Amino acid sequence: EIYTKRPKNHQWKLSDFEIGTPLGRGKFGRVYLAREKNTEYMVALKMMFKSELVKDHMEHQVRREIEIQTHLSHPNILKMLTYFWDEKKIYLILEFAQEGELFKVLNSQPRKRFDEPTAAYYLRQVADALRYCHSQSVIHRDIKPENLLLFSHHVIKLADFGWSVHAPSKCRNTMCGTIDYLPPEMVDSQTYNEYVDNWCLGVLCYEFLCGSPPFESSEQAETFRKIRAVMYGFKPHMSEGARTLISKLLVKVPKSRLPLTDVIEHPWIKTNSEIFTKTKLH
Ligand SMILES: CC(C)NC(=O)[C@H]1CCC[C@H]1Nc1nc(Nc2ccc(C(=O)N(C)C3CCN(C)CC3)cc2)ncc1C(F)(F)F
Repeated sequence: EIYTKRPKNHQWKLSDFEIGTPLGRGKFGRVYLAREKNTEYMVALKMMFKSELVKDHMEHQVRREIEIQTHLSHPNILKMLTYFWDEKKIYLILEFAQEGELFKVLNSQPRKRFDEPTAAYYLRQVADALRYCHSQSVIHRDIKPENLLLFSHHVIKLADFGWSVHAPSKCRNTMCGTIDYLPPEMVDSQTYNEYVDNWCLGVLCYEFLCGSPPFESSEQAETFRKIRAVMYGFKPHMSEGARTLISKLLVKVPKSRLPLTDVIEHPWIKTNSEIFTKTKLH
């Protein structure tokens, strides 16, 4: 999109873009709405201070995020259009998600949760993105509403590959953000494989339907205890289909978790995605 009207080997620079309103702050950078001057294409411009990255030893993570996101191409994965740097900063040009951050959309729902057709329609897209990641030997490792962006026509895209690794991998003891999504094998910091993402999908489905994750507790130690014991309860409003799907993903033995292809084909997903398409996507 932004490459039309530019020579093939065009060296992108900040002055190729008009910078607009701030969209918010990411983990280690500020994000602005921006417009590419020749095509008037709207993009998200993420800028990071090199000094901050070096101070927080994050440069390898940003390098991996760039490496992975420039090589993955899927309708439900946020695209990095280009990147460049100057003496002080690194700039990432990313797709602009018109509807914003999914965790904010979830929180703005009247009952802080999605109905089952919406949850199924969103979950299927995340499962499809993960299936593609795994086919490229990439484990995301950090699936949660904060890392999902909502585009027009209810398109969901997976973002923030700063924590993703190539399968299989040794667990890093540094954790950032919520612990609610950690699978048992990562709580016990054993080696793990791509099945960690299947577990996170179960946690995500639960949070979409209930507004909070299944193992949430006031104490971190209590959360870890519940995760290790796979101890959680369903809420009364959850349908049988939703409960079955979640119970097949929140399984302690990684290889016994429902494969992503079976998630996508699951009756609860198919039925509710179709209801969503018919009722909300006309
Ligand atoms: C996945 C990753 C972990 N998350 C992020 O990077 C975050 C960090 C900051 C923003 C977001 N990054 C992105 N955000 C968008 N779109 C967007 C965001 C926020 C709003 C919004 O609600 N307002 C402007 C509201 C409008 C109403 N006012 C009152 C408050 C701000 C609307 C659209 N597109 C692409 C990106 C990306 F990812 F490419 F950079």
